[in-house]
Parts: sequence; structure tokens; C-alpha cells
Amino acid sequence: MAGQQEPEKAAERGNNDHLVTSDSHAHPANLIPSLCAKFWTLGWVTGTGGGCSIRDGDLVYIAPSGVQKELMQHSDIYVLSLAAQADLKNRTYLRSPPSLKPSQCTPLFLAAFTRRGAGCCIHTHSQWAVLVTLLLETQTPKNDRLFEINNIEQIKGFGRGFQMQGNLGYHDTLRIPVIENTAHEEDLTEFLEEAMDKYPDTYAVLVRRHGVYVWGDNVHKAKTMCESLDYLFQLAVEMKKLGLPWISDVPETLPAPKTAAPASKN
Ligand SMILES: CSCCC(=O)C(=O)COP(=O)(O)O
Ligand SMILES: [Zn+2]
Repeated sequence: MAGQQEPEKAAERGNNDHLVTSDSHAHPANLIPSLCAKFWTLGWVTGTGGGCSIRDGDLVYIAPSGVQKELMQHSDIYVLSLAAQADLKNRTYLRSPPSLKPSQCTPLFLAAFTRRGAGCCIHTHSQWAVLVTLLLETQTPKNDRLFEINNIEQIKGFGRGFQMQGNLGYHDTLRIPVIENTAHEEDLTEFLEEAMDKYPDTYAVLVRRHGVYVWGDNVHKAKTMCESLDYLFQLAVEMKKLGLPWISDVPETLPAPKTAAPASKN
């Protein structure tokens, strides 16, 4: 992996290295490595699995495949122009790091960008996400599995849906579809797209025995929803262990607290 940022030398080398060279920590080429380093501490991108991609206007920034995601550098980042793609399956890159391959998750990230206008897509291999898919394996049919939870405060961390304003409320039900895993990551794309069509307001899709894809309009929203979802997955696993249901009818009005008897004057 390459080292320090050197804009002049990068320009000299060609390969559009200037596209991944910036002093701003908010530049996608700097943000993807720093986010992945944080995600690694949560067990989300361990052992090279999982990752993150950011879209800035027409430009999409993508990590390499099979690298330790927490050790990536800005110089390891691929860049492509969405408008310049004749075909999203045979992609051409504006900027490619030498001796690496783009993430196998690329077509799934692109589905979130092109079909939902997302600005960021995060893929985690979180064990909580995997455990939830295991708990849902008894649901039939297997091509229509759904994680559903309500009456939990953290649900408010989720947007209402595609092109909708505001977030879900405490009493709303959060629904996340589950798709089957495939032998190769890129083969998940058609199933992810089907799930997006069937659940147009979802911001996430679980992948059975694999993990989860979460997207949002921007990095802040995608990260917030990914964190909220991981919290809810962990909570759901613990609730299951305690025999508590994920969907519950909590009364709007709780019974009035019993008033204490007036104190005796004697
Ligand atoms: C142990 S990782 C298996 C591949 C995978 O599921 C994944 O998310 C990693 O993809 P990438 O090509 O970005 O390394
Ligand atoms: Zn994966």
C-alpha cells in the first residue's frame, strides 16, 4: 500500500492520482480508510470482509478487494464515473491502484447509488447481523424472509424511506428483507435489486449467513443507520434468548401509577 499524500508526484505518475489526493479528512478517499478502521474495531470488516463505498456527485470511490480494510490508504482507492459507464457490469475506472482488484461488493454498492441515489453504502460482516439471519431461517418461504421489530427507541435512527422526509417513530415497525447468500459476492446483486424493488423504502438488506448492506443519502445517514441496525440486531438476539418478542403491542397509555394512601396524622 502507498504512503503519504504527495499531490505533485501523484499528478506526475498519471493514473489520475489527484482524484484520491486531498488534505481534507472528509474527502472520500480519506474517509473510506478512516471509516473502515473504525468499523474493524466493531468487528464489521474483519478478515478483509465487508467494506464501504462513497459517491460524490458522479464519482464513486471504492476500496480494493481482499485487503485488510482497516489498513487501507487513500492511494488504494478506485474511482469511477457513473456517467462514463456504458455498462455497469463491464466497468471502466478513472483511477486504479496498481496490482489490486476492485471490491467484489462494487455492483451492490452501485445498485444503492443508481437505484436509490445513495451517497454511501456500507457492507458489514457483523456477527449480530449473521445471527439474526440464522434466527430467521425457520421463516418460509425462504425467498421472502423479513426481520421486523417495533417499539424500540433506536428505530428512530432510521429514515422513513426512499424520497421521504423524516425518520421512523418509536411505534413504527422497521422491516429489513433477507436475501440468500451466493457463492460469489457479485452474484448477490440481482437478489439485492429484487429486495429493493419489493421493499422500496428499505435502507438495508440482510444476507443470510453473511452480513448486511446498508445505504443512505450521505455518509452520516448511512453510518447512523448501520450503527442503529447493529444495535437492534444485537438487542434482537438477546431478546430471543430471553423469550421476548421483536414485535409487541405496547399500550399507547400506560396504567396510571397507584397513588399512595394519605399519611395518617396519628
Ligand atoms: C472473507 S471476505 C469474503 C468476501 C466478502 O464477503 C466481502 O465482503 C469482501 O469483499 P471485498 O472484495 O471487498 O474484499
Ligand atoms: Zn461480504
